[in-house]
Amino acid sequence: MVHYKLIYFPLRARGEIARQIFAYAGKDYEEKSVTFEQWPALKNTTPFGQLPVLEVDGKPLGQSYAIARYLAQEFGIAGKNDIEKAEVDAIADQFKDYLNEVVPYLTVAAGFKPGDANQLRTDVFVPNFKKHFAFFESILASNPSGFFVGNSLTWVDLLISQHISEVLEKDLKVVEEFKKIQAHRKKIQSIESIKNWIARRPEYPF
Ligand SMILES: N[C@@H](CCC(=O)N[C@@H](CS)C(=O)NCC(=O)O)C(=O)O
Repeated sequence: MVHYKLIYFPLRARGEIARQIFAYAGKDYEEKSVTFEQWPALKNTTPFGQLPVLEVDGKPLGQSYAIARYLAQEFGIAGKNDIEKAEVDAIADQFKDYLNEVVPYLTVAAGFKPGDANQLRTDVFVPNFKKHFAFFESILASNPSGFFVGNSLTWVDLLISQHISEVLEKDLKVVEEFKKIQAHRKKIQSIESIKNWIARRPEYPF
């Protein structure tokens, strides 16, 4: 049996997608939590000087989306054929573009950098959220299954529903107009394995 070790900080953030894929697939893995104090000594031992890293039988893989795509492929939630896989990747890439645009707000809002979170919310977060989630809303509107791609769950359903639940905790209003996005979050996070994971996962700040 393959041994998976997920190495990350005591955060959900970029580690959570791999954890939810394991939870959905019902697969065991080892979690190695690295504290911020331990991190400097480990940084140069990782493939790209960052976490998360997934070790697969001891072989390290960096980049959270590469990890997610690999695990999704292994566990059958990457898309059912090549075009579905490409659609899943396109949504993931679009989501990454969105995150890159809102990261100045997210880092200040999380207290990692000084700045005016309210101003950044107005200038950066809200316009970018609305721009990108309008795309995601219309993708959901065009798929009667309620999933982003095809007629069953893929890893981008986990990725985006988790992000929406993070946003909802702090910023109900921005999600209000996106009814399909809200229904999608509910649908995905009501799946038994995901619901159970959310109930039992460690309490992390974000
Ligand atoms: N594109 C990378 C970004 C990884 C990343 O930014 N990791 C952060 C934590 S979320 C990190 O390792 N920070 C510590 C550092 O850069 O020294 C991914 O998605 O895995």
